[in-house]
Amino acid sequence: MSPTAFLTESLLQPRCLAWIVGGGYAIDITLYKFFYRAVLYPRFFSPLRNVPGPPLGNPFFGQFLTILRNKTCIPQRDWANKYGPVVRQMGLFGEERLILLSPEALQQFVVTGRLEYPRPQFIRDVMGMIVGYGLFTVTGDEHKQLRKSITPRVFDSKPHGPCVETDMYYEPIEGLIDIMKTKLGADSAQETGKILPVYEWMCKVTLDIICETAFGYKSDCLHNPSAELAVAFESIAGLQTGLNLAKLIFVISLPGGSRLSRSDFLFRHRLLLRRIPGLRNLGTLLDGLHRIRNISRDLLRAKTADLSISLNDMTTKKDIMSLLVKARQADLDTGGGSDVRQSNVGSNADVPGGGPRDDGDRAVTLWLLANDPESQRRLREEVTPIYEANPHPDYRTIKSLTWLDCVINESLRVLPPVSDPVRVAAKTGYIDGLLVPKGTVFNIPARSASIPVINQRKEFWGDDSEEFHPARWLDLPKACNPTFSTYTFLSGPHGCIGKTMAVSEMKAVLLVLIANFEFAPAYKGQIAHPAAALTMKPEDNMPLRVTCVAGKA
Ligand code: HEM
Repeated sequence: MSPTAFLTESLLQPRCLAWIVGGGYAIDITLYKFFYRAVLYPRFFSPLRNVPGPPLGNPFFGQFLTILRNKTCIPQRDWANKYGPVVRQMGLFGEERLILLSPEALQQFVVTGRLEYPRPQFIRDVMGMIVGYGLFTVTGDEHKQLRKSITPRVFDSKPHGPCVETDMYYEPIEGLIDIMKTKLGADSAQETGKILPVYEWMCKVTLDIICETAFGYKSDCLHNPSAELAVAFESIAGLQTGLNLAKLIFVISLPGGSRLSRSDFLFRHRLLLRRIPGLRNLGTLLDGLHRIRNISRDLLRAKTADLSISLNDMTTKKDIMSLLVKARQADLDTGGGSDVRQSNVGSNADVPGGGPRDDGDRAVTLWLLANDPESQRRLREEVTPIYEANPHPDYRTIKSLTWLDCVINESLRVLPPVSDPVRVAAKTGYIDGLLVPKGTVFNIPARSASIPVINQRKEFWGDDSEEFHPARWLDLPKACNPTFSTYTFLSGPHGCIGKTMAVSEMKAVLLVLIANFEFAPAYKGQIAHPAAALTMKPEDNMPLRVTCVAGKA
């Protein structure tokens, strides 16, 4: 039989015909669904179709390419300014997105929204991949249980624990002071100082502090740049750009991308990915994460096996991982199941510090102080006697310093380090009178460097709301609500669990640095270059002119 006749006969078999017809229908239905979802629905049927916003754009990409080609948050800022207070914008494959600027609307879905407005799947996938699966990735009751279980055992300001055990911070901080003094050199220190890449050093000291507080692990990235953890974090930190984050979201949003992002398969083939143009960064990211996971898994094994982690001993092991291991043991011993699940303890989840969180926040505070010599001088005046009396001040002492508190609060308000959180409507409902269909994605405009909402809303903060004025915290305007007037840590059921710890660590670092050094802009006319992906990262490593404080060289 000729090949043509064979093929014809095979194709006419009933089973084969059924496949062809079925396949054809499936393709038609998929195409129709896509056409309806991405072309017809947003134009003619969506209840949001009359909400102002930029053009809908290409049905496949919406405004995704515009966001990709511009600096992070800039298109959203411009749309907010042009079309606000409610802006509609199209995401990938017909996904509708809203930017809501009214605090009343934001409050509704941030505070009440554990079930109604969870983090969307693509964000949970990205966070799961980067910081691990845990509080960031679970929703609803599972999230509620987990958070209830973890908070009192780890993140409350109780007598022992990473939030209040400031002594865990000082070894790395002292290491940094020594390195900076060596770099400045004894002679040059007094007069002109030297220009140092402040962001780079802040990242290293933060990483060392975080490894100590999160895992009880001495990473010593400050002195040993080739330490495995330092190399892994550095490779990941280097990828922290809005473009890379957008690419990752794109890959995860493709059909099957979400499942792939959670699979071991992707990790096993990470080195292969590094050879494929366009996916090279993804391979590098996976490789860095793989190394970090291996290290944290080994640490977990060691801690679980460590008999000295007794349930009643709350003093010897104060790092987050040890506390979580204890909490899990306690859950299991009381037969109540384990809310603090293996997955949380085992990965870097719930210890975002353990994830590739870079620390623009400390560098940004130094930048703001470098440009406000009076606030810097006042801070030095406050911290110097404390530091001279005891170079390792405890939590209570640090907490009692008024001007230090004002400086940190103001820095976190003006330039919040985490980029805009995202939520999705789990069901159709009204927000501030607007009917919002299920599946709509929201950007919470916390990154308010330019968006005049929340952290910089004039109604709350006054006409100088975009400026750095620590003194405003001495007498907050009446309109300010401590919970809802800044969104730096967000509030509500998904608000930051590590806020107390982050703030106390920032204060300890700043106290010691300001007692030892003076900071000034590196050159005349210098401007900040904040770039943002998951967190804020200055593009130029934030060079500042650093001088030793007289008598401290
Ligand atoms: C200045 C430093 C920090 C800032 C500005 C910050 C900010 C935030 C923000 C805005 C969120 C909400 C994100 C969203 O909903 O998409 C969040 C969540 C979270 N943060 Fe932080 N964070 C910081 C440091 C930390 C630290 C040091 C830890 C722990 C050691 C931590 C643990 C968490 C966790 C576990 C969540 C998820 C909470 C949940 O979903 O229940 N954060 N953080």
